[in-house]
Amino acid sequence: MTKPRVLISDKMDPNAAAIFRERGCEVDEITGETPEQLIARIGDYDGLAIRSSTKVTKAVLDAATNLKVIGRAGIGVDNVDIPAASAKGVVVMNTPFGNSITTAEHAIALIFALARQLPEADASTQAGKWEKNRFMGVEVTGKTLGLIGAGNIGSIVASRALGLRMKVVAFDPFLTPERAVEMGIEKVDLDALLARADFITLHTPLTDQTRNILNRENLAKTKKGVRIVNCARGGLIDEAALKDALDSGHVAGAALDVFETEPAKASPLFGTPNFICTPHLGASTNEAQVNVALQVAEQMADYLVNGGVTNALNMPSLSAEEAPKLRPYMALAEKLGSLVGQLAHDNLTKISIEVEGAAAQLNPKPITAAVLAGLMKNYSQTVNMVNAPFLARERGLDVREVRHDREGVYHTLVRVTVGTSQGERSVAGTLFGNTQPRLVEIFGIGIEADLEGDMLYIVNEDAPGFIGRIGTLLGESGINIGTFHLGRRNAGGEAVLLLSLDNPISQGVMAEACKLPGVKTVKALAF
Ligand SMILES: NC(=O)C1=CN([C@@H]2O[C@H](COP(=O)(O)OP(=O)(O)OC[C@H]3O[C@@H](n4cnc5c(N)ncnc54)[C@H](O)[C@@H]3O)[C@@H](O)[C@H]2O)C=CC1
Ligand SMILES: O=C(O)C(=O)COP(=O)(O)O
Repeated sequence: MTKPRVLISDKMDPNAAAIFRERGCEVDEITGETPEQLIARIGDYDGLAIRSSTKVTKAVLDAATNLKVIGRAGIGVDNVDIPAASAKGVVVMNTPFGNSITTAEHAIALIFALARQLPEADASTQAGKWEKNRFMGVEVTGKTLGLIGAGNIGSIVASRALGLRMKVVAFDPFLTPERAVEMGIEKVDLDALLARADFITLHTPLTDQTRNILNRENLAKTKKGVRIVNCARGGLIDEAALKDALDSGHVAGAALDVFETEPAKASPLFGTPNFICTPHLGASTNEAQVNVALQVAEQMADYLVNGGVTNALNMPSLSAEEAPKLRPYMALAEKLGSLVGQLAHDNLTKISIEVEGAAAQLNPKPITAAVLAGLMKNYSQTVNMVNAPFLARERGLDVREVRHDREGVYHTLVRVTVGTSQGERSVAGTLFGNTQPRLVEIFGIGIEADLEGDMLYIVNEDAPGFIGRIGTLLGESGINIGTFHLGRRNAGGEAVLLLSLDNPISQGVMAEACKLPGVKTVKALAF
């Protein structure tokens, strides 16, 4: 088996490359390339490990003919075109906690740097000025810290600020009142935060809702003398409006670790009194970089080598405990999706995935994704579990998941029903011995079969002599039958024949089969 190839395209702790190699991957570390160079190179790789400098655009993804996974050694993935990655079936994963403490500490460091004007006092002193009377600071004790965003990093900042005897108020629409109480902070709306905070620190991702959350209008609502820290993402603050607010003295100080355009080699803010900045250093400590490098390499290698999925942003995660239980179900689900897609392919408008018995105890998302991947393999050669839900949505397919806790005839059952122009069509399967996928029903007719390799599906009128005739036809055509499965709605009614074949069936033999008396449908299937 050829080894998966991984490109590390941003500066990363050496532990990452070591782990990749240990886990059986080949690694190249090539940083600082232009987008064109990356586009020219990316086709050679199965995995791409990045931080914030590499921009994984649609153009990069279009050229990434072998790429299976992008791993972000860090948190923010706004430098990755996730919809384009999903459409291509590329898993995008990050390391959501490895650098949170470090980034929170940077925010606290910047709060102190602002409170005591540390950078300016340092520069003045080293210039031999000894300006003891120029640098009058403020205490943070007793002051109100306004958190915009109280997720992982925001809550660590809150805990540190409480330790510094600050009062913490937070604006975060997803923060529950109970969680706020647990954290010892007060949940407020944005206007209240702006009016009350002596220090404001931002800890949200950059989204359409958070872009320019501190715009000119909101900056005007802040308390005079406020100090503002942004260690989250450039674009959360309107930089021109911030410059004006610093110049007017309304904002007493601002510290930015992140900029709208990075690298920020020029900015109207540079040189403004009471303005401090760092070059996106929030995550830059030895500890955090070791954490994220180890984690991203473990996660990516796990996916490339074993198919394990952790911290994926565009695919349901499969934990180490869940994976062994879910894998056989995913195999079953993919086969059922594929079967229903091959048998009922016109005008699919909706699909429902029902799980019953033991299957109902499991995470339904990977099962659904596997059904959709199996279904859509009939339309696309690049579909997989990552892009299948995305492609289904794009096609306007209405997807429903239904869970029945009851146990039926089988201890576990997955049923896939599609809505077509001819009505609903349903297939169902179970696991034998909890591992072996087995079809148990096609369109309301009980039939037991493995779905494997080349198969022939025939619907005919249940009448004596048919089995002999089809056997003769296949035999005379040099096609050996591997397994033979029969089912019927009722005696003399509609019957289903499902055969596994040792070699694919030709169009000519299919046409002959269609001519046999009583035959309604003949389809060649492949799994
Ligand atoms: N400067 C640096 O080097 C680093 C920056 N970061 C950035 O810090 C940010 C926060 O990271 P985490 O705390 O790990 O993320 P998180 O996802 O744990 O927390 C984000 C919080 O923002 C809240 N939020 C979302 N939309 C909001 C809105 N419209 N208004 C108010 N709150 C909103 C969410 O509810 C969530 O609680 C991310 O953008 C990340 O990329 C992270 C690490 C290092
Ligand atoms: O993890 C994040 O979101 C960060 O912003 C850290 O960025 P970096 O890995 O230092 O380029």
